[in-house]
Amino acid sequence: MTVHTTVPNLPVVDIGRFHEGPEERAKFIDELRDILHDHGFFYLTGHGVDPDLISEVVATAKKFFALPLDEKLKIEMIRSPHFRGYNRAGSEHTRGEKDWREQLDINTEGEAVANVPEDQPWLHLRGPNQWPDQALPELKPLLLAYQAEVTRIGIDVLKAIAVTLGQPEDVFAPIYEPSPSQLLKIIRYPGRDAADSDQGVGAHKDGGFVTVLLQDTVPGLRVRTEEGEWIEAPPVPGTFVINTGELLELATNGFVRADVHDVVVPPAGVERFSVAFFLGARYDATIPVIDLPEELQRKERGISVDPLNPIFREVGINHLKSRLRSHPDVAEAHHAPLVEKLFGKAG
Ligand SMILES: O=C(O)CCC(=O)C(=O)O
Ligand SMILES: [Fe+2]
Repeated sequence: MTVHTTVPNLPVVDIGRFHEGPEERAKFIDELRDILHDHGFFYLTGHGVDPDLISEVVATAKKFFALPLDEKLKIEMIRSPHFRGYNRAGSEHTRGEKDWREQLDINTEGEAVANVPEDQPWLHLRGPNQWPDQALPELKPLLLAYQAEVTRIGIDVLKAIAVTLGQPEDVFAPIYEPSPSQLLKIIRYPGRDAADSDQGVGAHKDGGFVTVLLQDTVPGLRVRTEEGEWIEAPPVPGTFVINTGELLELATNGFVRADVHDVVVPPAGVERFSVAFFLGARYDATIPVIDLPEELQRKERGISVDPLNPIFREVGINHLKSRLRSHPDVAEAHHAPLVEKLFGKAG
């Protein structure tokens, strides 16, 4: 059994303890509560994901990025009004700056909605994924199996979080059942010499419940503490990095932290791979305010709204805006009227 240790700067949480006897579970919950309040970032062990699945996902992701560019461009995101598919380095933006990473985004497999009603624009996000069916057919079943596993872990962690907040473990179920949002990205950060900046991905908070991040072997992820200090969160074999998103910060009036983080591009000649999974609420959900026990309420920080990236309680519109901002090319190609409506002419 892993006790709460620090490797090297962030805590390690063994989620297996959540499923042990009442005494161990209670100790675990007390520790997790402090971690969520202090950081919202930790390493997860005891998750039960098959190590063979993890290594196959990483190996196959590397094969995908090694495909000829024209194969990858066959499933470029600009072909998808639902923001699914491949992006070249430099095509995604965080706070208006280019991120230097290439990636494949998938989300819940689904059908496109034929006539999206004006008052539910987030239904544009539903639709099929794009897969390299000919060039790398094994990617689809692997990533879908992995997506199911990280969804399971994310929900398990979310249940533990609910208990730390003095709530029943299914307190968030009404906003994620029967189908949470499940954005999964395989990511490659090329070495620095190709770039004019070291922004792998710019400083940001994640938006949803929790992120389940798999890092291969190269460091680069950094987390900003409450005091404004940047600490490194290097890969630790056998773990995932879990971080809580703005949804939980909002639901707990800032009791739970959603830490700002970024990724620094690796040095020339080195490439970094990661697989990020963002578990979120249903797009038609509204984020509730959880009535915390009094001793936790005293530690609420309130919500700080970043004017460049405002947060909203309506999950779908919030997510749609974030996708439109991050992918201006897709926005222009498929959603110009919507961009004008949501952001005005400046986009
Ligand atoms: O690639 C990573 O390690 C983290 C990426 C990240 O923070 C994100 O995509 O939101
Ligand atoms: Fe992130």
